[in-house]
Amino acid sequence: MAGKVNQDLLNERAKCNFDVEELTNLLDDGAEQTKKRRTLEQNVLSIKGLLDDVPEEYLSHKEKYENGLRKTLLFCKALQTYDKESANKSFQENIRLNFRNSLWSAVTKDTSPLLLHLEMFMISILEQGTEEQSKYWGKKAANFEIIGTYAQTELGHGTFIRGLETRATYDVDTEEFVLHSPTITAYKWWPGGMGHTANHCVVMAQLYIKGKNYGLQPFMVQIRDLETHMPLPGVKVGEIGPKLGFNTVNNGFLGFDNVRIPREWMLMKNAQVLKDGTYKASPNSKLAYGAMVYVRVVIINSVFKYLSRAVTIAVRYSAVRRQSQPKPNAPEPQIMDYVTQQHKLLIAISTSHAYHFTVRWLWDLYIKTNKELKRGEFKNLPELHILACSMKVISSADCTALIEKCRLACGGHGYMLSSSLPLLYGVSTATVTYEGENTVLLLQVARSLVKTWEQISKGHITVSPSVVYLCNRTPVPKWDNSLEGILQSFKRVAKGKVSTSVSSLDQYRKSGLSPEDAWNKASVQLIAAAEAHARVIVLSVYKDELERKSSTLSYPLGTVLLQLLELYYIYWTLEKTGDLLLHTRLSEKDVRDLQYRYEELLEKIRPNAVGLVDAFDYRDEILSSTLGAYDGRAYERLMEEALKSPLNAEPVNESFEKYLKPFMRGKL
Ligand SMILES: CCC/C=C/C(=O)SCCNC(=O)CCNC(=O)[C@H](O)C(C)(C)COP(=O)([O-])OP(=O)([O-])OC[C@H]1O[C@@H](n2cnc3c(N)ncnc32)[C@H](O)[C@@H]1OP(=O)([O-])[O-]
Ligand SMILES: Cc1cc2nc3c(=O)[nH]c(=O)nc-3n(C[C@H](O)[C@H](O)[C@H](O)COP(=O)(O)OP(=O)(O)OC[C@H]3O[C@@H](n4cnc5c(N)ncnc54)[C@H](O)[C@@H]3O)c2cc1C
Repeated sequence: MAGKVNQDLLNERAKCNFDVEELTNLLDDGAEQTKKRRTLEQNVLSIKGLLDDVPEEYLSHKEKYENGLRKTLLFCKALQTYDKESANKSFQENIRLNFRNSLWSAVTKDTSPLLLHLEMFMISILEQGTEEQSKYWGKKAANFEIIGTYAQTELGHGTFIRGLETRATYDVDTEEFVLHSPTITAYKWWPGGMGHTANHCVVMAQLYIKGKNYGLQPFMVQIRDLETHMPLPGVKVGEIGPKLGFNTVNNGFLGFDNVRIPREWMLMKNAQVLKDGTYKASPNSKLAYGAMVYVRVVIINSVFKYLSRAVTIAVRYSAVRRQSQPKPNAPEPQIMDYVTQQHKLLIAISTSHAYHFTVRWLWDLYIKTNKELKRGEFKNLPELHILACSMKVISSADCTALIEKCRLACGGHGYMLSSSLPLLYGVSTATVTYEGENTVLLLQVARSLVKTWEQISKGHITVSPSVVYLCNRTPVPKWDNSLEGILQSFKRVAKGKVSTSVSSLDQYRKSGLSPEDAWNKASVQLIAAAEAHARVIVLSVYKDELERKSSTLSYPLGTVLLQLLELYYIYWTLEKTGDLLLHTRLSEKDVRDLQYRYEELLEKIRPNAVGLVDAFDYRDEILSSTLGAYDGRAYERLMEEALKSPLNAEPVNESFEKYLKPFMRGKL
């Protein structure tokens, strides 16, 4: 839709006082990467048939899947042609070259049926298979000779994975495993692409040898014939039906009736079963959970990108939208000029930046720890697990809440599917649940914090770097409004919450409750302590990483990025005033000063709002939004999309003669 750019947006862009391209380059990890990304986007998006003519929303459930798969495959082919560099790199190297991440959204707006093949199936083969298995299956999967998924969750259990029921029983005589689902609750439920796409999957099942259970292990299982795609004998497979989002992902169910696989199909990098049925334990039982740790890190990367798309849409729309007349005879202001609107949206920009820096930091730690694991060193695995859990929780919760805020900030038009905001909410809110439900993961974090606290109380002071602050015994200092002062105060809050939840636990235990009941009773406090710890990590990583980069930035860009950082700090201080009043020496006057400073920051950042979201550099095809396009022609696009409704193809719908007219005449 070529047309003039909206004048308000032109004015906003003229007001911006930093170099948008410089910020884009920073967010892309360098100018060279920006160039490559843009070239790839240009090449891929000009392929015919890749973008929908009829909006996906008007398709039936079945058509959505078929269309999603068709476009996914076209896209995969396009990547093989235009993105050879990333294709040749391992998955682990690709998070920094994550060009494809947002490009996917232009193609399959609501996520792809190959998502699980490309993520968890591949990573399980690479990380859980022996060298030989990784080479053999990895090559087939990378070339799409087989299509896979990751089947862990069952109808009866998602969180409690030790309670999964699918069995893999070793038959010494035939040297095979027998996969079986003993009950309906043992059916696998949820795996992406399982319904009608995958012909293989990595199945997490309870290993039994000679009647003894050896816990969960990963098995490669073929579920469909490679020629006919019919389910293999004993395999019951299908799709689970429509959901809030993910409607093109083809999530499925899977049951086994004594399906046999060769012994070599157990992924045996860690635990092994020898021909005679001897079990060789993994050096660390939690290595089998490796794929989950990987995806928890990857989620942070996806979810902040969803948020940056949502806030791009909402800020551009807020620059274009005019509403009300606070000053008599004056023109209606742009809604972006309302400070309440700035309060809703500017924090979404700084939150995107916070997780941009956090995921890069965590990714480096993931790579480092993985190298150690390969050398047989496990000491940093618990720290990585806890950091991945806490960052997955806080990023998914914050970004999802802010996406909804962005949607609401667009008023009625934000409710339109054509704005893309409901869809972004749908894909984002799923991250709160999958790969470890957030409350459950917070309880994992709390478990670790409580253990650390108990160790510190017993005099052990060598603790992981992220929890060193729990050892601080210095008296609470006077409140300090600097960023460092605020960070130290958040550490006091987290420490205070860990301390009070541990005292409650002790008290409940002393009152006669079992350790489990005491834990359950104190769990609201425990998850609050875990969340406070997670907040400390984000605050400190965002600040450290930005300060580390600041010497390389131009003065105008450095200034606006530091303003966003400060906004983030003060926003959370004001959100958590109650906690800070309890655990630090924050006074009423400090709160008032911070409130003024917050309002001052909103005012300072406001002229750069459009520049800041332009710097995310989303092409219109990726945003796919009537409200957020670069040219700001929101009203024209809303009307054009409305006219695409099949109901508008004829002036009178047949339901008039069939139902409405007889009803009006009392004849229905
Ligand atoms: C695109 C969409 C794709 C979606 C895909 C999916 O959703 S796929 C499906 C995704 N599904 C899910 O994500 C399911 C979510 N559920 C889970 O991950 C687990 O069942 C659990 C972690 C909640 C509990 O597990 P449990 O009952 O076995 O454990 P426990 O509480 O008894 O703790 C025992 C010890 O192990 C430690 N430890 C635990 N995990 C890890 C790890 N990964 N690494 C290292 N360590 C780990 C823990 O800290 C503790 O250490 P401690 O204190 O003894 O030193
Ligand atoms: C869109 C989507 C895609 C998915 N894709 C896959 C996939 O590809 N492969 C796969 O294997 N799985 C997949 N899953 C499944 C997902 O991993 C699980 O849904 C998730 O781990 C949560 O488990 P659950 O559904 O059993 O929830 P439950 O554990 O039943 O949670 C329900 C409630 O109980 C609470 N609860 C549970 N246990 C505890 C506890 N110990 N203490 C306190 N509260 C507790 C939770 O906090 C929550 O409020 C997907 C899920 C979704 C939504």
